[in-house]
Amino acid sequence: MSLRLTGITLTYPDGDARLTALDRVSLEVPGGSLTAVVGPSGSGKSSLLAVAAGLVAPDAGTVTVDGADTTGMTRGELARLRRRKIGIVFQQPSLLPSLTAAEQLQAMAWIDGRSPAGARGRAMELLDAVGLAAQAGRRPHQLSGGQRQRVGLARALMNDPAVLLVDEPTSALDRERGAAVVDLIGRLTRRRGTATVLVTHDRAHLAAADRVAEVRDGRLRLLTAARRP
Ligand SMILES: Nc1ncnc2c1ncn2[C@@H]1O[C@H](COP(=O)(O)OP(=O)(O)OP(=O)(O)O)[C@@H](O)[C@H]1O
Repeated sequence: MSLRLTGITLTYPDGDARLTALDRVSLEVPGGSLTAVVGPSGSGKSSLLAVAAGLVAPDAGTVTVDGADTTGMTRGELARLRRRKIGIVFQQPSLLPSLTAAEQLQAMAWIDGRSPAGARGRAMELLDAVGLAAQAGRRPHQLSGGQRQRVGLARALMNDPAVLLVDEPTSALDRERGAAVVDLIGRLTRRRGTATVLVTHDRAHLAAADRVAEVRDGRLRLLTAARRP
């Protein structure tokens, strides 16, 4: 399990010109490791995650997910790759209001064409892994912000992804809850062997990372490896 970005350049239309959001970015994330990505607002962090997720096609460069080169894949193939191989955690977990925590996870199996009932055991196992076994029957309004974010994390892991992409997961949380979520992402990354990229603005989160990369003006460079907790 790994994620490899090689020579990624991404531009957006900008009037008559093009704005370079990513400039020849290369990054390799081995399975079981967490790379934190930091950088100023507008530097290209979200663009990097969007390219890694196959949501945006780069102008140049290749993305390899779990050994599969995504260049030239059709939209359908990319959608299947995202469902099966990539877990994405957004700033807000956007849970469905009428579903319980367990059902939010089971819905992922249903979207992938599998039986939600058969996925019940796996959903419970993952909720247990994020410390929410006792809350499996609760709906989003009956959960705290940190608990909702942990449901979002468990949901992203439901299809056992090779790659986990996490965008500012703690922006809605206080410091202590935010640190707990990032710490949990680090532990699940190692236990499940996912190649994890975590975009964060909070330097306190870097302690959970194996490596830290900084994006500035679309260029990425690796900073000194952070201390392991
Ligand atoms: N769809 C788009 N069309 C045109 N320009 C865009 C688009 N999306 C992003 N940009 C520009 O690309 C650059 C990189 O944006 P990106 O969202 O990747 O930065 P970021 O580091 O994630 O910022 P933030 O920390 O504020 O979320 C910025 O200059 C932004 O204005």
